[in-house]
Amino acid sequence: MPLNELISFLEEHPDAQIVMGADYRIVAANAAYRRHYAGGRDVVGQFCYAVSHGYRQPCDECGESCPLSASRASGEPRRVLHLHHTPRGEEHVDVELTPITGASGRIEYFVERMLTVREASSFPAESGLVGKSPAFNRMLELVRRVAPAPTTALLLGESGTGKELVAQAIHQQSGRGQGPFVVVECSGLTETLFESELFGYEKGAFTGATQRKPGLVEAASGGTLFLDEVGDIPLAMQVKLLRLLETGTFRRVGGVDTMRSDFRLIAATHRDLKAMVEAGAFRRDLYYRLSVFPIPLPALRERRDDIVLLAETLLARLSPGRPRALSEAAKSNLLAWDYPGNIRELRNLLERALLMADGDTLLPEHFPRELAGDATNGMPGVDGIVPLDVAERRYLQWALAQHGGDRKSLARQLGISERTLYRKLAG
Ligand SMILES: Nc1ncnc2c1ncn2[C@@H]1O[C@H](COP(=O)(O)OP(=O)(O)OP(=O)(O)O)[C@@H](O)[C@H]1O
Repeated sequence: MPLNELISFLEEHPDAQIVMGADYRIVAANAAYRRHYAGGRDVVGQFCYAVSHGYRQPCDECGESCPLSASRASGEPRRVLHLHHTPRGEEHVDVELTPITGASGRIEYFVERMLTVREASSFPAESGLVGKSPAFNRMLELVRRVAPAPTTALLLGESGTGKELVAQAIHQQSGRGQGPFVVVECSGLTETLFESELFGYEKGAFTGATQRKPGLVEAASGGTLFLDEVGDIPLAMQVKLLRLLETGTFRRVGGVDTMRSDFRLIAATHRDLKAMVEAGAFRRDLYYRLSVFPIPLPALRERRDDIVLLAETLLARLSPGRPRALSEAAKSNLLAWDYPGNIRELRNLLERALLMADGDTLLPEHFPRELAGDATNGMPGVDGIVPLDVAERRYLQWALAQHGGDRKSLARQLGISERTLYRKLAG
């Protein structure tokens, strides 16, 4: 298609689109692009990386993936998630680039289609996912890819990394967003409880079953079933779950009828399921059924660029109607902390600080002392000069927190026995 025909074809397209040459220069921008992203600027003739990112060089020379250079190399379309400058500030944008081959058989132009991602925000928002670090964006890209498909997603991440919130985001983007989102907390459920919770029961199925009760699988029909801590499902129940996933059918406890439920499955765990399979603690067939599309969720210490953004977001959510700020010193203490409990730990620290502060600004003194110690150049957990045994104890308490309270793993890293560690901590 000649260039002028391509441009007039795209002009009234509802999605924002631009046409670029192989030299990254924008050749044309359609009406939707001009409305959403240009903010009155004339972008024709400018480089795409300058307009979208304010960069002086292409994205891949600035540490980001560049769809244009990837597409030029492969001749294939390319889709990535980028943070773009827009008239509204930085926004997550789903970018899809298609190469256009000319009569010569060579790629002559690229069409870039842009969709603003509404499920995540790069500035404090009242609800939903917040983040802008590269690790967060990589995760969001996977979320965007899997959401519209019926595929099972497996969220892998430490406790408190936001697995439930990510599952909700997938549900909302899935086309089942108007349907139910049903959470099953699998840890701590005994075999019998698991079965009756999941599949429901008939009247008289067991003592106390005074009336029929539908299960969570039934409740999720038309929507999404979120199995949290799927690694904690008892072995004997794993086979029942597998049958449900393979056939879409189940039977209530005490029932004879085979029932059907139409749900999309999202599972999550902080465990290494593969290692559990090797150890015989998790069924291999169920593992393969669940791990079609794994999404690793970064720990908070792997997305430090998001700490202040998340802290400000959580503060606004925890204290609606009364704006609270973090002092610069409090921010730098929060930035230096390692968060073994991830975002949940950050949230707890802020909740406590809100109770400790009488004014509108949260200061280092409103947070636990270990946090301040971590930001100094001295020994973490210890501020100032104190007797050696006190310093050792405080340091060990700090170090123990880094290991999520796991004495065994801390002792191993310190090269001492668990008993010695115990003694030193006891003082
Ligand atoms: N990207 C995010 N933006 C804003 N808040 C977040 C984000 N991720 C997590 N949170 C908040 O952090 C807290 C912990 O998140 P969530 O309960 O989803 O974690 P989890 O990984 O499911 O934890 P667990 O494994 O212990 O169940 C919640 O208060 C949640 O709202």
